[in-house]
Amino acid sequence: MSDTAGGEESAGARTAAATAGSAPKPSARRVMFVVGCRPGWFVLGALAAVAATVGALGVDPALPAWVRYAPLAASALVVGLPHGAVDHLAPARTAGRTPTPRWLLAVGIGYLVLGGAYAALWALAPVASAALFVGLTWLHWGQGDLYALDSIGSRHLEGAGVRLGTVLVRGGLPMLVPLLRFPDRYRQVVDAWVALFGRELGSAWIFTPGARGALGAAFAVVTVATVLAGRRRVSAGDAGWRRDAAETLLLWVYFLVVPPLVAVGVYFCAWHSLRHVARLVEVDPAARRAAADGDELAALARVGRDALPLTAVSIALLAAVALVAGVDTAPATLAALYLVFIAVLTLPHVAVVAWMDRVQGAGLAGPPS
Ligand SMILES: CC1=C(/C=C/C(C)=C/C=C/C(C)=C/C=C/C=C(C)/C=C/C=C(C)/C=C/C2=C(C)CCCC2(C)C)C(C)(C)CCC1
Ligand SMILES: [Fe+2]
Repeated sequence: MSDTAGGEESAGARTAAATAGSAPKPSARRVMFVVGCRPGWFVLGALAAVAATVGALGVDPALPAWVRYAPLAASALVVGLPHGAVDHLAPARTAGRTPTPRWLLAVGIGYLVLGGAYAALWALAPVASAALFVGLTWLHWGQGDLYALDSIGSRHLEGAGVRLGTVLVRGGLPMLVPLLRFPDRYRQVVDAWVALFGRELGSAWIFTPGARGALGAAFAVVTVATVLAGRRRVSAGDAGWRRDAAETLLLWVYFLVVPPLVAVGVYFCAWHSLRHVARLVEVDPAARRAAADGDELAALARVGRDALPLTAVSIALLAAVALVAGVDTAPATLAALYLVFIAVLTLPHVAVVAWMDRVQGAGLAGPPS
């Protein structure tokens, strides 16, 4: 069988579409808007508005546990876990190839080696592994947003400095801002990860008011500097820059007002994962054609079909780990186990996405000329 998918464009053609300097194809832009961005703006915007109103009224609703854990639980089935479950097909497609058994084996070995090494690190050094998880997520979610901004045609992100700043800011919003406002809840979540391995976080300096104040001030400065650096590269009123600035403001407010478990769980599904799904549509010829014909639902169904087998395998793996480890069934423990499991998948997932960036000349791998 030929290694090249019929009717596919060259990887180079998509490379051009993926970078900020060149105009992305209208269909790619539309998919990123319709599938990747609009649902996230709506859902996070609505949640932020509700949480801000409740806060302004001086009410502090004690959310029942099932509400707090619901978004995270839903992410195992809806978009969250599935967004990585196409990793076995995405590299070949990004290179303009049909995923053959050799491609699948290469990805499988990558998952085994990187995931296995990180799982071993969790057992040996859980506190360092937890810090690495937050750091990796910071990078990965930042790169995901940079890709999305590029693919909706932003022109203010040309230049290594503003690109690096964008990755730092967009990744730091979900990883750092919840710590500034909700240190105790942040700490409970991370504590639960390391408790799975019989360890404690101890008196981590990062949760002290002084450290949070300094980190918050530094992050606010980086945010403003990055937004202004982008502004200098385009004319006044540039739509792409205004959208970026508005998203940044929305995310700052969202992570300051919505309690962290709900905020991160909803963001994971409705923001990061949907943006990656839009990217997956673009690299799959059949899904791309459906989307170009205006049938986004068919395109999504195709990605869903591709994601189904390995989502099921991953859930079965997670259930097996829970049974073998004999963890208790308290929601906090189950959530911790799920997040540590995701952490182990995150390292190879980040490697796959970094590889896609390299092939497409996107992300930090290739500032547009
Ligand atoms: C391909 C393949 C597969 C599959 C895969 C998958 C399925 C993947 C996925 C992936 C994924 C799915 C990824 C994800 C990611 C995620 C993340 C990265 C997250 C993070 C998060 C965090 C980090 C958070 C945290 C927190 C909270 C939650 C609250 C509080 C605050 C804080 C911030 C702490 C398997 C293995 C079967 C086989 C081989 C091949
Ligand atoms: Fe991802």
